[in-house]
Amino acid sequence: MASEEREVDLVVIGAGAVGENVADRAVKGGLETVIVERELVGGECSYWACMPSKALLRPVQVLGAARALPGVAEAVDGGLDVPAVLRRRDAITKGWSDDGQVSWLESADIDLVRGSAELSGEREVTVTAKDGSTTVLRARHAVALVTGSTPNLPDIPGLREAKPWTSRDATSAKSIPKSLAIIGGGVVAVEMATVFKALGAAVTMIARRGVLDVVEPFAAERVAGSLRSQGVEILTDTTTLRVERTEGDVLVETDNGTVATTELLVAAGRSPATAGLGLERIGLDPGKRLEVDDTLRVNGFDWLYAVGDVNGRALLTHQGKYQARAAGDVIAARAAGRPVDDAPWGAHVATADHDAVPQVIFTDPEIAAVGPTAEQARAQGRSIRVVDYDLGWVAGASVARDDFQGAARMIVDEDRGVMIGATFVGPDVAELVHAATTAIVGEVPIDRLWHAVPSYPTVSEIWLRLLEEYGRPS
Ligand SMILES: Cc1cc2nc3c(=O)[nH]c(=O)nc-3n(C[C@H](O)[C@H](O)[C@H](O)COP(=O)(O)OP(=O)(O)OC[C@H]3O[C@@H](n4cnc5c(N)ncnc54)[C@H](O)[C@@H]3O)c2cc1C
Ligand SMILES: NC(=O)c1ccc[n+]([C@@H]2O[C@H](COP(=O)([O-])OP(=O)(O)OC[C@H]3O[C@@H](n4cnc5c(N)ncnc54)[C@H](O)[C@@H]3O)[C@@H](O)[C@H]2O)c1
Repeated sequence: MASEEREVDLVVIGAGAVGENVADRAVKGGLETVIVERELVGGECSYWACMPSKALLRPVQVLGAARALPGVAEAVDGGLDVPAVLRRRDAITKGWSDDGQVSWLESADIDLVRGSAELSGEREVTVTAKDGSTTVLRARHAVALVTGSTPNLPDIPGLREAKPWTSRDATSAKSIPKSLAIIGGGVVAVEMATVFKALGAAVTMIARRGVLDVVEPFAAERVAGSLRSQGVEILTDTTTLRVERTEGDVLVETDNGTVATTELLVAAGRSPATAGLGLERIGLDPGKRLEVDDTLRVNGFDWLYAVGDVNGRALLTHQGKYQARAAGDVIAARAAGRPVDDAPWGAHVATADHDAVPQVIFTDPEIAAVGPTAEQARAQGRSIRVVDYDLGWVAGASVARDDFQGAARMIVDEDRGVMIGATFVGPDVAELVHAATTAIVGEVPIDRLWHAVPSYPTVSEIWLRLLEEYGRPS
């Protein structure tokens, strides 16, 4: 079988959104870079995660908004056109073709090697292509592991044999099953429950604890309440005991009764994709998350980096791409002997991973949050003040839609006089969170925030109301 050997400055394993950005920044910094991909260039986010899931959710939100507005509601007759919704999702995933991304790699001077990569030694990567041929890549400077994460399959008797859906099957579904049960109460579970209920399936969520346990409870409760009001059955504090696929159905036996369902989606979190990478050859434990410093360099190595989902810091595309910008730049700087700016908030570190990670959960209502929740901030020993306000009382909200239901929370660090966290729940709140992220990262004092005037009548006037509620520091 053919075998090729090459020497380059940097080898990036994994061409998801994060790997692409590591490679791009490194090339711009002057490094000859090869990226290795075994599936589609663009990775999970483009074809099976963020993009298709949001393409499926958007029509649900738009229809909800139209129905909430007199004068428009009358113009909407009938429900969603399911085939049209699925076709638009197919267009957004480019029909699962990565031609466009491959062209972009070419335009960015990033060399692509297709195949499955593993570390075969220090600074050495062996790629095995589908036809069995191999390419050995030797890195003069660094190897970046950007392999993403894989869905967890809990150890439940019969589950594996029942061939459950993972998020990939849900986001790429070609038709809507009669019913869908979901194991999990996290982000994938609530987003997919929203989609499949709206597209016509009977949906049951089976959560071993609560729904969205890691966000502010007031926000999680509104999403759970909305799902219930749309007819989603939610079983909380429920353990799945056994699963069996019969001729017609999948039977899910829980300690709270048995659910018979057409398909079963497992949405029980994800683990870093570190297996099969040859990590044992360099003394690392495959299957564990890769511990990195704030420059994304793996602890104990001067040539190995781990960026994005694989390091487990924040399983979000935008945060992975932020890490990628720091990692690509610092790899290039170290290779060229240029100064490294690794002080907190420096150009070569991902400081925001610790304190300012924004996330939007695209349910109806949406949740948008950044920074710790009140409970998390208290657990960190911070002296905080929590400020709550009803989003529906803001003038812009009453214009946006009738009976606008929403809530906002700002968390202020009383010792430092700055905001450290914010959570919004309501229709279209996604766009509110970046203002909070900016204020947190900028450590803008509360008294200065009083001079940031939101336009009237926008929903952003929530900022004025939160500040009034807090009181003007004198
Ligand atoms: C259903 C769902 C919805 C989501 N929605 C959002 C959202 O709305 N917003 C958001 O910010 N995040 C969202 N996420 C999270 C987001 O998808 C991930 O954080 C993001 O994809 C991580 O990017 P990555 O580049 O680190 O990994 P990936 O996108 O997984 O890319 C890793 C790449 O490495 C390749 N690879 C792995 N091992 C090897 C190997 N040995 N050799 C060669 N190639 C290899 C893989 O084929 C893959 O292409 C969602 C996740 C899911 C599951
Ligand atoms: N809009 C977004 O930003 C978005 C959307 C989807 C996914 N994501 C990302 O993708 C990742 C994966 O999403 P997810 O929903 O799978 O994970 P998650 O961590 O949000 O939720 C996991 C759920 O599975 C449950 N669970 C865990 N182990 C279990 C077990 N053994 N048995 C039964 N239940 C179990 C947990 O209690 C929790 O309810 C998340 O980290 C999230 O950040 C982001």
